[in-house]
Amino acid sequence: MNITRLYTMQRELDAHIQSNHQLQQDNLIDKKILALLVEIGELANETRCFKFWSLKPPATKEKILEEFVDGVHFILSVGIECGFEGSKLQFENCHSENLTDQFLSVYESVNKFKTSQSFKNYENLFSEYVSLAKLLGFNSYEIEEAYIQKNEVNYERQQNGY
Ligand SMILES: O=c1ccn([C@H]2C[C@H](O)[C@@H](COP(=O)(O)O)O2)c(=O)[nH]1
Repeated sequence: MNITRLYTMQRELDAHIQSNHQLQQDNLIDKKILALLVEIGELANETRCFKFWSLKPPATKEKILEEFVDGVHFILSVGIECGFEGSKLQFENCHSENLTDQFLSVYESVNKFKTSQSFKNYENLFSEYVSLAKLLGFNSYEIEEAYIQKNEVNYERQQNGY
């Protein structure tokens, strides 16, 4: 995954969105953290991994990947807000036995980061999210392609008064 390219694309998209909504001067970190938590919930919903009361199958791989990269957008965006864009990220392999445990670990890492917005906590949050991708069966090529596609959709939405 060419993370530098993704940060550059995210920075441009964020600047475009903020200028479109006259929010260039605002600190949006808390809203972005909440947006990330919401996206993680939407992703969990599509996998249906915790719905022991239901027989319905998960959404398609394509749909789940699309939800996954919404979260990637906000993780990159939060990193940019915190000035971590140029720092070298080292992802640790921290995946749990199952999706439910991994989703809970991701939530925990976001809350830890919310309390203390250090690079270490950011790196841990990103690592937990990347580990979730592994459990979901996504490789870095698929993630990068889906990110690029969704990034474009986000521009179109701004143009169409989303
Ligand atoms: O500052 C922002 C605000 C939104 N998004 C993107 C991330 C997600 O891909 C999408 C979320 O939009 P909803 O579909 O949840 O409204 O918007 C950004 O990249 N940067």
